[in-house]
Amino acid sequence: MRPSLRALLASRAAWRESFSVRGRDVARWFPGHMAKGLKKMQSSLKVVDCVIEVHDARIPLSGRNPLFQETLGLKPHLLVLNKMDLADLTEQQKIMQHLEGEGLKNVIFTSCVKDENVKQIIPKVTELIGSSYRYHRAENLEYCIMVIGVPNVGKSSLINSLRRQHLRIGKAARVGGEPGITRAVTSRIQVCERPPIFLLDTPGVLAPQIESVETGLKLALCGTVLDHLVGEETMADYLLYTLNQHRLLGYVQHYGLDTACDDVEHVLKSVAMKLGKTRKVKVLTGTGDVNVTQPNYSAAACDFLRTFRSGLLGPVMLDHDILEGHPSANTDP
Ligand SMILES: Nc1nc2c(ncn2[C@@H]2O[C@H](COP(=O)(O)OP(=O)(O)OP(=O)(O)O)[C@@H](O)[C@H]2O)c(=O)[nH]1
Repeated sequence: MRPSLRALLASRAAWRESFSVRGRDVARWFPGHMAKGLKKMQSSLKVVDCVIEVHDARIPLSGRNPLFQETLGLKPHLLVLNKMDLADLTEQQKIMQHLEGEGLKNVIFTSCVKDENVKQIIPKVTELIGSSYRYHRAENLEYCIMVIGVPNVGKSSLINSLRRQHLRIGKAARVGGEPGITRAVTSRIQVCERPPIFLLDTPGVLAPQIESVETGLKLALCGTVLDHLVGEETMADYLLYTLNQHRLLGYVQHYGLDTACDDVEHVLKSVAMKLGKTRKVKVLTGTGDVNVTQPNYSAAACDFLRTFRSGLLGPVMLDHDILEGHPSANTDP
């Protein structure tokens, strides 16, 4: 019999109040090699009428690259919060108010896998361009839009989705589950005929410095950095902490665990055993070598992350702490 949520909650002693990372070598998680991409984007700006910044809807209030505003900030700007199919948007109104407070008035939530809300983008962009001065480009009836954002948020997917919606044709931009698929600013890709709109896809660019350890972990959970740079087990621990904090206990049923638990070693061990992700190791005892079955923690951590990212553990809002006005105390990177 599956344990009820009430039983799960009652069975818990205490959840962790905060999350700490051993070692904290956050600089290593986010190598500062992305300035070149930003320079290239800047040099293409003169032909650009509007910038669409794509970000992950699970972290609407953190992890955006502040350099975008500094270097590309003069153009009309639309923030597209993508992957809304994976995000808990119960507090969407509060999120919008928060963003408006930061000066971000033009925001659209989308899902490119479901083509949800993508149709709102072209009318919004046309309106923004119409109300701005197109320096040197007043006579040109074609619009050029640059799509920017941190890695793996769905920039290329958005371009493909726009083409499906407006031109009824398929892929033009390469999409992938890992960060760093788009390597350079692409040549113009048409997404609409009336008005003629062309997009420039760009490589994902992370901020050179991450504002806090927790922001780094949120970005990592959303797949914006390669997992091995942060460490799958560290990420699995942060995921477990977050799910428990928000009482998102779907992982217990998904993996058939006895109860919710905040101890990552215990959870990963159970996951590994349930999935048969084990390995045999030789242990030297007084009577000679003995083969012992040990859980493969790393494989279990990878499965936990994959399951979370595919949405099987339910929609999440990783920026709850900011929405509630108490971002993590763990703020020094
Ligand atoms: N669930 C979900 N997945 C999405 C959505 N949009 C994109 N993806 C997935 O996210 C991953 C990254 O998508 P891309 O379009 O390659 O992202 P990108 O921002 O262009 O990535 P870089 O080239 O690394 O900067 C792919 O596995 C996509 O299938 C969405 O709306 N929902």
